[in-house]
Amino acid sequence: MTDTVDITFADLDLPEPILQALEKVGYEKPSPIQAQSIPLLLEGHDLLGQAQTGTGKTAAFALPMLSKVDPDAMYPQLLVLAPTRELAIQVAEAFQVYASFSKKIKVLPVYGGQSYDNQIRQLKRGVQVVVGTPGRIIDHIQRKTLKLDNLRFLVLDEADEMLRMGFIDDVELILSHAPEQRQTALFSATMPEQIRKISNRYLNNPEQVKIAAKAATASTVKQRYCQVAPHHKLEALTRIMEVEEFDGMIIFVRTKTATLELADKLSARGYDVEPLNGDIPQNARERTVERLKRGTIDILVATDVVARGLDVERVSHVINYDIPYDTESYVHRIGRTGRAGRSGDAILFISHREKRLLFSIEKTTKQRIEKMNIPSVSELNETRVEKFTRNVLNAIDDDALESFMPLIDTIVREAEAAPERIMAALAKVAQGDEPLFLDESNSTDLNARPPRDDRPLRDNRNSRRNDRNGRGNERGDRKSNVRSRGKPEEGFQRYRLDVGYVHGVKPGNIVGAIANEAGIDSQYIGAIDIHESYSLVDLPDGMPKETQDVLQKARVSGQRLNIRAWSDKPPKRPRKS
Ligand SMILES: Nc1ncnc2c1ncn2[C@@H]1O[C@H](COP(=O)(O)OP(=O)(O)OP(=O)(O)O)[C@@H](O)[C@H]1O
Ligand SMILES: [Mg+2]
Repeated sequence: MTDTVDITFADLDLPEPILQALEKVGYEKPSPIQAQSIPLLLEGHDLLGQAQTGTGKTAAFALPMLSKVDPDAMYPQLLVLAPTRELAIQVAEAFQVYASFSKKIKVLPVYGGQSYDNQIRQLKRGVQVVVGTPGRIIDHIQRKTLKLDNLRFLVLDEADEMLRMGFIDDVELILSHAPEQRQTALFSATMPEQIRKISNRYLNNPEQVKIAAKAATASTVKQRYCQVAPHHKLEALTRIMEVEEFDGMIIFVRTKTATLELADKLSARGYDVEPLNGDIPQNARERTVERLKRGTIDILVATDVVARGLDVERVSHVINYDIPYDTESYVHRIGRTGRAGRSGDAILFISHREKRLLFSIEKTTKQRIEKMNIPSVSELNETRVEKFTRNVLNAIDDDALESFMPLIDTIVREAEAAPERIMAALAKVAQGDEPLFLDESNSTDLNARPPRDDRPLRDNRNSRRNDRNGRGNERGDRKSNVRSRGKPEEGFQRYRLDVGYVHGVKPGNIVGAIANEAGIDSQYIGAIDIHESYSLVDLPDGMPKETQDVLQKARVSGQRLNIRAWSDKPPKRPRKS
């Protein structure tokens, strides 16, 4: 990995079986977050760890905590909470690898969408390490199939996400079942100030390790943006896919429906692609990630369900097809590439009116995002010709050519044409259905100026009032996403909700609360315009029926949504000294 330090894993006092496992996976040196966190965790400190995406945070907590687990005690001693199922699986796998020489240690992933029977059987048989998503962990606690009475270590991976609206209640419930005397560690690449404050409640006199990086995003990721009108996105994407050399690619979109639609369209164009979203059955989700790893598919079209933590080496490109709602999400999404010191590419699609978010991303990540042009048809032609030429030249040394010789003899004999002409004929046949040359005279320049209604909106009244009242907009982007001034964007419907500013609550959390109340992911929420006593919220068409009912009710009856924002009324402090 880049930026490693001058110490070895052996210097870190890790036990022999762990060192053997590291030898086997081939890590040479600890990464900075590992070098600094491992000694502190071994000493028994609580810890708040922050370091860029892809820099080895998993091992930073897994190695020291595994070292301290008692292999002879067959009850859960270490619990790792992760926000998504994919992540729980991946983190559990990492633990299994690091514990592969610690024979008696059993690691169990526990997540929803999987049968209880097997999980219960394994829990009964006895495991020391449990890695899971909060929902399923709570289910097991309530069924009394998981007891945390003897828990000694707790880790929140992606801590900021785990402590955001919706998750916080779950985490607290779990904590209330764990002993006060325990060692707790929180890790993430991002840690908004507000959440850092909350996190202190769960930590006892914590040490902090923050790996100072010049920017929040890895310098090995080349970041570009592309200005595209919404109706040209698909065409822009396929052109980019043609000219960029990529291995694995993750395309992030806003909604579950969009994952299916875009995956279908790409698949119709001959790409090996699968959608991934929270509605897809768990075993299919696992299979899809596995297929991406193995290279059976190259492209994943996903919602933010895989924005965090996912570690797939061959992902060379991340495309933000729909813009993320906040800069944290951007940082995590593009962190799926350029991991462990490798290089990667991130391309962000923005419409004219989304330009403000671009600036705010650049400001927070302290990195410039270069403008890129959508490839023109003549560039596509160039790429095609180049590829074709390369293929032909590569084939010239192929032994298998011999078998074609009789065929060529026949053609030459019968053609009565110059060799060039015969080869041109072969090229034409070889191009098949996909024409080698596209018609350049009749093609759209996707970089053309946008129509008037796609221009950026002027700052609106709300954001000014916002400033005056000192209700700072910490997450900036969400609130300033005031597209709900004009008509809702195509594919969205506008709801008027009887919920406005709540004293002491940041607009970003109101978005979270609305999403929470409606039982939807906050990524569903498009434009939002928050007023003193009401908010206008744009949600995509095709929302599940129940969600529509909830919102319809809110809209019709003016019923007040119950805002359970923690900064308004802090939850009870968990039992902890
Ligand atoms: N010391 C090391 N040397 C080489 N590779 C390492 C080392 N530590 C971890 N890795 C590898 O680096 C990759 C990224 O690690 P990991 O998934 O833990 O990153 P992360 O910091 O948790 O990222 P994210 O913020 O995206 O969750 C993994 O493939 C892991 O195997
Ligand atoms: Mg991670």
